[in-house]
Amino acid sequence: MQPRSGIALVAHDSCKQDMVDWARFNRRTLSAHRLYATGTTGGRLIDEVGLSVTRLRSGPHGGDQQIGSRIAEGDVDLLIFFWDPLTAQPHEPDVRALLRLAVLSNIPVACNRATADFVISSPLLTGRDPWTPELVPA
Ligand SMILES: O=C(CO)COP(=O)(O)O
Repeated sequence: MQPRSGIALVAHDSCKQDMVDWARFNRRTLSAHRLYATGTTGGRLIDEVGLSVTRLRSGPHGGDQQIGSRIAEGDVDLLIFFWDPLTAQPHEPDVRALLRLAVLSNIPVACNRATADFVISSPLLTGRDPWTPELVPA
């Protein structure tokens, strides 16, 4: 993964506040990368977090497929997808296709905050050398 990796951010409606909170907490790291998002998720990340995001169509209107296409083109190196396990989605085939393509392409996929926390703190994304201890003020 390169310093300016492509990161796709997608959240279903019940998970959007979680995504906004998580992105706000990780704003500095995220802002060092190329960000892509589906329409409504992207709108909230722009308006509420102040991130610069390439905003694609809303998920049910082809946004998931557009993210999949970016993965296939090699533009997206990491997918953060907070999908809702309790609600049926009208565009379920698109959701499955996106997750399938991400796995097929062997990119990291985080489907909940715990996994997203692991991934975002990777030295591959933060650019920090894992072997150099942090400087702790005395
Ligand atoms: O539906 C989605 C993912 O499947 C997300 O789309 P929105 O960000 O437009 O709500």
